[in-house]
Amino acid sequence: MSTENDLSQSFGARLATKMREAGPVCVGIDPHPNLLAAWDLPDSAQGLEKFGMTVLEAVGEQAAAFKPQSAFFERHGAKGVAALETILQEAKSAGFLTILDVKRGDIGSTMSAYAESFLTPGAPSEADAITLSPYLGLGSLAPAHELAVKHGKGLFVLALTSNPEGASVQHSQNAQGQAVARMIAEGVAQWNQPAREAGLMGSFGLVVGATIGSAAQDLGLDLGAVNGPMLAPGVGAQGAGGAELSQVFGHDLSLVLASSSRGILKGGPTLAGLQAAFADTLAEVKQAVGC
Ligand SMILES: O=C(O)c1cc(=O)[nH]c(=O)n1[C@@H]1O[C@H](COP(=O)(O)O)[C@@H](O)[C@H]1O
Repeated sequence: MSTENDLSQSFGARLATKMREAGPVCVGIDPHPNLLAAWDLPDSAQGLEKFGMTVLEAVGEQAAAFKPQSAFFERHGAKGVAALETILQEAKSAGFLTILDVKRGDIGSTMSAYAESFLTPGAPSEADAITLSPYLGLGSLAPAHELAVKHGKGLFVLALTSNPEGASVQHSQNAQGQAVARMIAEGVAQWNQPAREAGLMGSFGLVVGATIGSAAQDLGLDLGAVNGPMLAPGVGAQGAGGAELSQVFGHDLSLVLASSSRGILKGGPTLAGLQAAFADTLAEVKQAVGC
């Protein structure tokens, strides 16, 4: 179904509603081999599927979104990808939002095929949104943007990533002194113009790590002007918490979708353990965001 002209049904609007209702926490589904072992699951496609299904069952409606990390499924080839597809389909039928973490980015003609793989309704790996890398030029992502608009899907573009190495590229400046990350933020802000005019949160967000300190302010990024969700990984296992979120996002905390994987997953394998770890993360994030 095309939602091109119905922005109120688009990913951004649906995510904004979930963030208000449930609180702004995204749960990463990252089945690391050591977590599978700790959960007494085999490092196999069946183990991955059980892992993902357990996370969905434990946290369910309480999360704003789930973010499966494709890499851990691709490790197991076609069977691992089939497990990922099962988890995505289960989340969809339960009405949970999914952000598939695939970090794709390629020349336009190829980008179009990647976008179709994940954003076409009915595709085996359909998700509500995907993560994208803009380092072949933000313009190379245009086919994904067009398809996302057509189907009411979302995109999260890497702007200031949580890893320390990201700065060497993302903080680089052009001849006018504008940082790469700032140019990306301004481009994504343009994608959200129709939603801004409609008074809605846009479907096109940035990835801004919760570990980056004052980088967004130092580089002159106007995150509020992007008017899209700010996916903030780095909460939990990478050391960030409420104080770091406040420092990174300042006045723009209302757009933050904090993401934690291992910090929550270490609570498993029991449903109660996962729920307790999720509740701790949610409480800390809510306090920082003030909701
Ligand atoms: O796009 C991402 O989600 C992402 C971007 C980034 O800058 N840093 C980052 O850690 N991530 C992803 O977020 C997840 C973090 O996992 P934990 O460190 O276990 O919470 C991993 O799947 C990463 O690939």
